[in-house]
Amino acid sequence: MKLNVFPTSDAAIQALADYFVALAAQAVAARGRFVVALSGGSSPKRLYELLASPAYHEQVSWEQVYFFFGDERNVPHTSPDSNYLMAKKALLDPLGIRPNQVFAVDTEEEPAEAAAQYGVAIEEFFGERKARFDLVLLGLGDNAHTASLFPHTPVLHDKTVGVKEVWLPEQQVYRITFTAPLINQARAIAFLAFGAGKAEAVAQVLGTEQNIEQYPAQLIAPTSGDVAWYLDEAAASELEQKGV
Ligand SMILES: O=C1O[C@H](COP(=O)(O)O)[C@@H](O)[C@H](O)[C@H]1O
Repeated sequence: MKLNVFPTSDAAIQALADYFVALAAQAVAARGRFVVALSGGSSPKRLYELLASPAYHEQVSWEQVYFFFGDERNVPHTSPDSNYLMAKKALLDPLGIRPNQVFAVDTEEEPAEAAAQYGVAIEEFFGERKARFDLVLLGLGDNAHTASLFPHTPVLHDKTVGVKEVWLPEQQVYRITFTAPLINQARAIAFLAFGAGKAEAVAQVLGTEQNIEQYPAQLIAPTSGDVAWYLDEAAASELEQKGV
């Protein structure tokens, strides 16, 4: 695990954008494409806007990048809560990414069916090859969830490499999420979290004994890939007292 702490959120985002560029170049050189799973939530929008800015236009072979979503809200693609809509506006449309490079969850379906279909779409995309994303981007909720692996939900114990629906009783909503085994097959996984509001969750995930029921982000431990955290000082501020 590589822990990267930056003085500001801008610096953390910039470093993660540069990591994206480096991984994309390696993947395209090795396999002719770069397959990434995007995250939703409050953190990634600024990363996507930066990647879509002119400074990055020439740095990535965008026509060789394929986009999936590590999790999705069970809402229409037109909803302000949709991870797809956020990525479309901040990243995909500004870069002119073609529709055949983007794999969105079909939220018109019932959640279980949407999850099953998305799992099949991933299997079909990788074909004979193992479903190994070149990069899975992740955020961290202040309750230590990541993707839509929420505390005390059955999906935390799901050993299948796939996609599942998750019922969140407190919010009375469904979400769709990659399972932890699918995330952990990735070649690289990067967490992005910034702001003091994330400090406690970061310290719980990285600095306390394993308790995946309470801190689901602790499930993220790639089998043979790399995991890197991109934090600002505020998000990292409680790590020292945990001895990290
Ligand atoms: O990985 C992810 O993390 C976030 C945490 O979101 P935040 O809004 O609390 O920063 C999660 O909800 C999101 O959907 C996911 O992709």
